[in-house]
Formats: sequence, C-alpha cells, structure tokens
Amino acid sequence: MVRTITVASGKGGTGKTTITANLGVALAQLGHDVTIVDADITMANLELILGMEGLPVTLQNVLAGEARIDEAIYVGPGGVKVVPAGVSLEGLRKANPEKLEDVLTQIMESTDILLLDAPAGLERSAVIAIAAAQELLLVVNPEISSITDGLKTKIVAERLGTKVLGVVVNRITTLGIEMAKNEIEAILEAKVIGLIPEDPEVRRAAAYGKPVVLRSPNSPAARAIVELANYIAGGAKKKVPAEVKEKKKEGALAKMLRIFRRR
Ligand SMILES: Nc1ncnc2c1ncn2[C@@H]1O[C@H](COP(=O)(O)OP(=O)(O)OP(=O)(O)O)[C@@H](O)[C@H]1O
Repeated sequence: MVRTITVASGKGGTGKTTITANLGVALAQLGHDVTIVDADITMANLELILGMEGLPVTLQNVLAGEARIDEAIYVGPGGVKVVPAGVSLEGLRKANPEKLEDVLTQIMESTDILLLDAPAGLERSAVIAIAAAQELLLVVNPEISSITDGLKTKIVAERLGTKVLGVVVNRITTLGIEMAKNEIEAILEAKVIGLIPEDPEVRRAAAYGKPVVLRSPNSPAARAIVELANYIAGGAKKKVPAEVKEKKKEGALAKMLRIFRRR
C-alpha cells in the first residue's frame, strides 16, 4: 500500500524542505521506493538541497498541462526519485495547483512512499498539498510562535481528513531556552516523533548541494533524520525471499493452467 505524506509547517524557514529532502534520501537508503514532490512551486528550494537544479521538465510544466508526470521524475542522490517544482515565473503563472491531486495519483502507481514538500503557511496551494496526502508530518522549531503557527496547520489537516503522523522539532540548540518535548506535545496534542538538533553540517551540506545524510552521515542532524526515517518506515524494507517469489510465480502459472484447462 502506497503511503503519501505531506511535510508541512506553520511558518516558513522551519527547515521543512531540509527535512523532506533528507528524509526522502534516508528512506531510499533503507530500500524503500520513495518519490519526493516539491509542491512549493513558488520557492522550489528542494532541488537546491539535492543538487538537482536546472532540470528541463518540472512540476510547473506538468501542472500547466505541458508535460506528462513521468517526464518530470528524476533519480536523485541515494536513489530517491524527485519531481522538482521549477523556478520560472512564467511557468508559475501557467501552473494550475488544482491538478496536483491527479498528478499524485499517477505517481502513486510507481512508488512505495510519496513525500510532498508543501508550501509553508495555509495559502491555497499549501491546503491543496495537505489535503492531497493521507498523512501529515508537521515541522516546527522549539519556540512558541512556530508551534502556534504549526497548530493552525495541524487543525486544518485534521479538518481535511489528513492524519497527523507526528511532529518533528527541528533546530534544537543546547541553550536551554527552548520549549521541551512534553510542552510541545501538550500544545499540539500530537506526538513528537523526531528531534533534530541545530547542526552546522546541515548548512554546509546545503551549500554543496548534497543531502547531509549522505555528506555527513555521522553528524547529529543526519543521525536524527535517519532515526526518524526508521520510525516512519518501521526499518529497512523487507526483501521478499526468493522462495516466496518462486511460489508466487508458480501460483500465477497454476492459475493460468487452470483457466486454459477449463476451456
Ligand atoms: N537542523 C538544522 N541545523 C542547522 N541549519 C538548519 C537546520 N535545518 C534547517 N537549517 C537551515 O535553515 C534554513 C531554512 O531551511 P529550509 O529551507 O529547509 O526551510 P523551509 O522550512 O523549507 O523554508 P520555506 O518553507 O520558507 O521554504 C536553511 O538555510 C537550512 O540549511
């Protein structure tokens, strides 16, 4: 069964795109077939974090009816599949965000996990991205304004029938002035499933256009994101043992023989 998860935040700059990109790579490294869709067609930062800028066909073209979705899917770092948003203002004008749900339905035919990087806030395109997924991953920073904004996003998601998978608290410092996990859970009435520290390696990796989980896998932020990926996916993808595959083949053959014999 395909999982669709929108990564959203209340306000901009929480690290939502950084988390989406690295989570996608970490899940792909665990053997899952993951597609990240950058639904933030006004900002399009995902491609920069993954070092995939300047690709010829993007989500903008697909939403404008100028290209098919399969033309806008690229294989990125660590084997993660990526649909970049596109950066042209002309493309942005022509794109119809209402088409997003149809586009996602098509991608779901060929992936296990679909991660959607939603625009920050609650404008129409953000709400469309939240409504389009089954699950919501809410990214906040450990400060009250970020959490109250995140609460609005969570309430909208619940009204739209999108299940809250959990909260990721990003950019935690050791200054001791931040909100604690239990306080955040009490305000948001949701489980915190990821605690990502402030880590200079994140910015460094972004500057090199390489995901931190690949560039500095031992850095604190990378380790925390891999832990989050394991939590979300329940570990590495289980390989179907060869005998089971063989049995399945026999089953199909037996079925065909039965049909032919009936004739
Ligand atoms: N854990 C972290 N440690 C250090 N820097 C971080 C961390 N997470 C994100 N950043 C930095 O914060 C900045 C904002 O991150 P990012 O672009 O992912 O935010 P965003 O929420 O997607 O923003 P927007 O929604 O406005 O596009 C980037 O410079 C990124 O490198």
